[in-house]
Amino acid sequence: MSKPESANRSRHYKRFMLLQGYGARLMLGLVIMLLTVVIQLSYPKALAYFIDNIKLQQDSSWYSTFAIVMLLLLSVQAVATAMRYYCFESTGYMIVSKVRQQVYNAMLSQPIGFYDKHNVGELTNRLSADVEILHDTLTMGLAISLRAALTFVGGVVMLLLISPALSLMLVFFVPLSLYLGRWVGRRITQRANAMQQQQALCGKVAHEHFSNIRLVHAFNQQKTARSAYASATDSALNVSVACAKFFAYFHGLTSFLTYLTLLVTLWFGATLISSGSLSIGELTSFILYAGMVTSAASAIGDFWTEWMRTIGATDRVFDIITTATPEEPAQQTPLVLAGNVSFDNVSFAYPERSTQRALQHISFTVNAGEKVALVGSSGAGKSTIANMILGFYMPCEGCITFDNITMQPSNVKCVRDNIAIVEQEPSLFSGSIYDNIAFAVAGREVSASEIVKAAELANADEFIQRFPDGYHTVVGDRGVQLSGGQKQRIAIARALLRNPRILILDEATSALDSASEAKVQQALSTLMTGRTTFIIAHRYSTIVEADRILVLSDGHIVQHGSHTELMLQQQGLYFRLMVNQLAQNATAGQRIANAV
Ligand SMILES: Nc1ncnc2c1ncn2[C@@H]1O[C@H](COP(=O)(O)OP(=O)(O)OP(=O)(O)O)[C@@H](O)[C@H]1O
Repeated sequence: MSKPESANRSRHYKRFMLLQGYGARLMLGLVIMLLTVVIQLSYPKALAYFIDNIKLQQDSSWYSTFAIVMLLLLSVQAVATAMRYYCFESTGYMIVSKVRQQVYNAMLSQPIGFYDKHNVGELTNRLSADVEILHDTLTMGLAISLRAALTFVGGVVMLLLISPALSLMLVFFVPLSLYLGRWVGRRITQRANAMQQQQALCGKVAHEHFSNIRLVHAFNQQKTARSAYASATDSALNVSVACAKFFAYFHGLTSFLTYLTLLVTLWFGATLISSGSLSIGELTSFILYAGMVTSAASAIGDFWTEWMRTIGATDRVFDIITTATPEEPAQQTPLVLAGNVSFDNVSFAYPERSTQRALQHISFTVNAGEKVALVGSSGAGKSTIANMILGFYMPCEGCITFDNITMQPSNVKCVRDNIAIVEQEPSLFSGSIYDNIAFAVAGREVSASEIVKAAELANADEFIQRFPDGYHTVVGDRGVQLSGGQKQRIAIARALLRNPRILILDEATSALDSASEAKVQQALSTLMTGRTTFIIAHRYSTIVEADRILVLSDGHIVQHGSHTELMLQQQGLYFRLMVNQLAQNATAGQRIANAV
């Protein structure tokens, strides 16, 4: 078997494997389906029998008996159809739900680098639209085509029994329909792929604008947003219309073939009736069976095209599932760290910019409980060091150790259990304040008193209590209903509840009013007490209070020491940065004084 052929087989196989675990339901559906096919196949035969006996039967009660038997059959078929539909349709929904969970879990377990590469809007689109398509084909589509296959086989047998000569007529048309279905199916896969890609692009554009909606309004960029989305939807439309055109030709051709088959059958059947080798009832039933067989053949063809469309559309979904690299093995023993952190000759380049190193030969050791400020100009590598401590990325060279334990993909989760982060722009979920604080310890039961205590220590309790709904106040999308200072104090409360050994603070650059800033600073001091703290520091006051300062430039540590030590090195970067900052502060102070 050639490589592409075996890869193709595995693509089919992977989709079929999704049916695993639903055997009983599907079996029941199949048995019921068999019953409906048998009933369906019996109609034309019964009709032929009825037509050919109309004149022979003088007793009118025979007609009534016939009608009652047919009515019974119809009722059984109706019930069986409903049951069959339920079995397959509900299984389809179950599979979609299972796959959605698998994809979601796979996305969650992807390394952070995955999100540098993929847009969130595109990913959520995959999660909804791409997965949904499985529902249409994997169960219902499969069931319909199985039914079609059974009807096809049963119909052909009946045709041969009625008239082998007339059946020969069909031999030419049916394989043609089947071949056509397969031929189109192959071509449709590529078009379906392109269609899904364009749709994902629309999701990406919409997500980007909605997640930055304030910026869009503030810069009056609604028109730009509208035209970006219109251009994305137009491209998607063009691809979809091209695909629809292809489908249209295909459907037109198959419909022509179906009616041509019936026409030829009718013509040849009439000649057989004239020669006395076929009855009118038999020709009627033959035409009905021929109709069944040809529409079953085209249903199989339809399914094949749909199936290929599904394969194309779900390739990316399966890529995500199969490329998910679990960050940790199933069994993990908790790691209780003292808080010593050491970088040993660490070099790192982001996967998306592999030729440019963001960190180069970084070495330092921080003892448990030490407070270290990371200082440097923009792009120097401060956040990258924080990312590495959190294990978002692994070093390209060198190693990072925690209490002499080297961080590896296998223990990264255990290490993280000892770390908390307070971001520059704290990330909050749209739920309540309570839920946002409790998020820190989502794996364990947390009491209300623990939440309140954390909020009190973070200077957040007093403003939370003033809200009508207190701790159950909903904060809005990403905390939009809170002020910057309030968001920060909630983030601090969250970190306090986690009670980490190692703390990463990305100091807010936006100026809070002095009352808020004092409260946030007080909360931060409480949080830092006794913990190893890395501060991506921007404020002079924070920097001077650090036990140690690491000065970064262009991915290197160019200086390190206490504030006093570094200020003595007047040729150094630190001195220049401090002088600049103090000069800025003085200018700002002067402006305020002048204004007063
Ligand atoms: N996800 C990423 N993918 C590729 N390159 C990145 C990524 N994040 C940061 N970089 C690059 O890595 C370098 C260091 O960035 P980093 O964010 O660590 O700087 P920083 O010192 O924290 O800057 P700032 O003070 O402006 O936040 C920069 O050149 C930046 O462009």
